[in-house]
Amino acid sequence: MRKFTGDKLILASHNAGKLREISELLAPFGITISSAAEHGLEEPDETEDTFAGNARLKAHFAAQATGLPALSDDSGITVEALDGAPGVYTADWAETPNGRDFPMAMEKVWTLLEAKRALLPRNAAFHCTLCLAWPDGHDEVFEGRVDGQVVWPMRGQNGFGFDPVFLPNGEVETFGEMDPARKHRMSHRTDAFTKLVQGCFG
Ligand SMILES: O=P(O)(O)OP(=O)(O)OP(=O)(O)OC[C@H]1O[C@@H](n2cnc3c(O)ncnc32)[C@H](O)[C@@H]1O
Ligand SMILES: [Mg+2]
Repeated sequence: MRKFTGDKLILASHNAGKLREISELLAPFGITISSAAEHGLEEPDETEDTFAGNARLKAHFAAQATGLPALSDDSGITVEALDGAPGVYTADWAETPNGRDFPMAMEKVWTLLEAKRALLPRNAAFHCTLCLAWPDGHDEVFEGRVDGQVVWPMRGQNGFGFDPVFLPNGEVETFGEMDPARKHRMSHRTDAFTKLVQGCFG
């Protein structure tokens, strides 16, 4: 496993919610971070059908373009009664001609579950795959998850994406209602990040 020894890191994501969370997780490490957008990078097409595949694609794209190590995050929600959908396509389910509409995507998930008369609880998991890639083509990949259920109606204004309908196991608040610090204690992103720290920052 390769250690991260530099002092600069590109965050290869265009998602403001992820950038906020990953910046908070990286804060103790004294690394100078900058986002893909600050480097004027385009969003590469996410053509792979796995979280790891798309995470690698995004991290290598940014590392090659900038000559600096890059950290990407590919994530999404899998719903058991929908055979794992939307999964890798979580962001795609929110696409409209006028940009992403997550309330619409969450409603689509709930409508499909209702149509199937899916049993309660409607088990789901958030997944996060982090990829740290270096400009010489080397990479390290870490996967995290948190289990819970999809609930309806949407609850809370915190977080981003599918947070208002995700109730983690053993909790009473959705990720959308939860204080961000509490989400950090249990999230799929934190799970993957802990493994990244053990592997590359230890
Ligand atoms: O690819 P980048 O630029 O990083 O940003 P993205 O938003 O397109 O990200 P993904 O391709 O990984 O799509 C994953 C989607 O899953 C959702 N998602 C991921 N993590 C989440 C979290 O912690 N809370 C709520 N939704 C999340 C979120 O809406 C994302 O848009
Ligand atoms: Mg994306």
